[in-house]
Amino acid sequence: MSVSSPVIIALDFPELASVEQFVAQLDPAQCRLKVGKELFTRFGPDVVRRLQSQGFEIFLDLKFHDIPNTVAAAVAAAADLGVWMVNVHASGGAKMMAAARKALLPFGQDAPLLTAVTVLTSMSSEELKHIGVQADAQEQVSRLAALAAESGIDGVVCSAWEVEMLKLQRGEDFVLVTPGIRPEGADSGDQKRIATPARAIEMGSHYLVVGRPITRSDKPMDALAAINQSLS
Ligand SMILES: O=c1ccn([C@@H]2O[C@H](COP(=O)(O)O)[C@@H](O)[C@H]2O)c(=O)[nH]1
Repeated sequence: MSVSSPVIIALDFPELASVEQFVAQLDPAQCRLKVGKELFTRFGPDVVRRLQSQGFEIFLDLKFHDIPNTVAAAVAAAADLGVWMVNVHASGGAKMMAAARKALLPFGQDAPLLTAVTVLTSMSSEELKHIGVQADAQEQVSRLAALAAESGIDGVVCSAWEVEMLKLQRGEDFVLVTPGIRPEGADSGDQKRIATPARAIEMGSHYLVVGRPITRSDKPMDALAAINQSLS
């Protein structure tokens, strides 16, 4: 299926009824959906199957980070589920990422896109220091993206502010997924490295992950339409 918008909506809802009520208003030709830790932990693979049966492409955002054997098995389970994209944490290291890549070989053309989270968009360079990383966010993203590319990963999750750099370093085909998207004037919440949808696309993001600015809006469909409009 060809989806006309780069927007991936983060379905961070605590109840299935809210998800269903929200999704009923969406057209699968106009956006993709992201199932993350909250929804998956509450409702499991069934929620993914349900959304897929309605025609949506699903980004399973569980950010696997474990020993290589465990991550490889988890990524294969995601592929069995038929998701469009799955991800791991790049900081799990090259062996872990290579094992994830290898686990998808039997799926051939049907394998999901495999991406790696670099530095969470909720983290500033200052916070990186607190976990012992002396590099600033840009430098750390660059390092982890290089490791991901060398490990056969299709692309990374980063902030929009690292996209121009990564395009130069990794080329046009390296998939760049950017959360931390905030329309002008929207509450940044816990996000630190934010950009507007238009700016993120201008800098070269392939996919924009947007949650609360749409899902917590009084008029979610208007919020989505305004974002899509700002991109045309
Ligand atoms: O670096 C990252 C990686 C993943 N996320 C996820 O994206 C959405 C963003 O939601 P908002 O409500 O638009 O802030 C959320 O599900 C995160 O788990 C991220 O924000 N940053």
